[in-house]
Amino acid sequence: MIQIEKVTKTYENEKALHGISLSVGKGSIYGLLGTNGAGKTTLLKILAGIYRPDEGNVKVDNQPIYENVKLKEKVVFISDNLYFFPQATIEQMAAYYRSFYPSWNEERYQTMQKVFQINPKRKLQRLSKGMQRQAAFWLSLSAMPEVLILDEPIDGLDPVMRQKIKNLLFQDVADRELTVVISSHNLREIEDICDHVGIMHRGNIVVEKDLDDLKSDTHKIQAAFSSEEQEQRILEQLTVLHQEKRGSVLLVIAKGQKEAVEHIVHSSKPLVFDLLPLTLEEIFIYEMGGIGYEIENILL
Ligand SMILES: Nc1ncnc2c1ncn2[C@@H]1O[C@H](COP(=O)(O)OP(=O)(O)OP(=O)(O)O)[C@@H](O)[C@H]1O
Repeated sequence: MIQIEKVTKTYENEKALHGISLSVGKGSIYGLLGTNGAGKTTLLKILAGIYRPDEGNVKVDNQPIYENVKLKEKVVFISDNLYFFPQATIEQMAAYYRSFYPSWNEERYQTMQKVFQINPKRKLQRLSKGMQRQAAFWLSLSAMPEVLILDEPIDGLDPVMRQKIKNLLFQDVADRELTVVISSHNLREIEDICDHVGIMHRGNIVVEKDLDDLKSDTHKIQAAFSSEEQEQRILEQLTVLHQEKRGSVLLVIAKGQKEAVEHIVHSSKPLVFDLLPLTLEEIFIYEMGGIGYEIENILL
């Protein structure tokens, strides 16, 4: 659905993107994480067709997005700095969206008032920041886009509203294969929502992964053995990302399929053995440790 190929962007003298490539399949939710100033907003604005890349290609449905009005009718971008017409009410903004997006769904717009519970006659600029975000989702989801681009969208919302919006997104992904690209500073939030994750740092994507693969392929092992030799034998057979000793217990983060890892550890008859789940944050910390990035500074 989305192909980004070797995209670069320089502002005045500052290179914001250094040849980014990534692709997002139809019906996927792609999470973009990264440090402040990594280039996330720049990349999302290029993907939305707002900025032209200096080099490289950005295609949605195999067509270039920049200056492609027809294609932009299928793409909605919710910016971190929301923009509404001055003095406009929700109703007036809805009239604009209705005229711009041919796929606008009036019934959905009316039904979603029950979810958001904001009077559509209210002026947007007089709403709280969180309510303005809700209104942006209300309008955007009523436009029934094929691609939804979200720049830190959830951060100002209360926990109940976050959950409601996540559910609406999941419903659209499941029912009509909506494709979502979402940037955030919150790895736990991304972990709940996305099936793919990319981490940006200084204009590059430094790690990109499918979350299911990642989770089924990395394990935390706690084990104790009767001798140092046995312990050493295990460590030699496993693909170890990290290891440490806590008293007599060995803690290992290892890559590989669960059954294979279990088989290796059991073959040395451990005195104690537990295979524990890892959080996404832990996986990235260990993966990135190998590449030499200080992931703790990248993930907030
Ligand atoms: N309009 C602009 N003019 C000049 N430089 C810009 C402009 N917009 C962004 N930059 C620079 O480009 C780089 C990437 O910025 P961008 O806003 O894309 O990062 P980000 O990953 O979204 O950051 P954050 O997480 O802080 O929102 C930064 O160094 C920033 O200073």
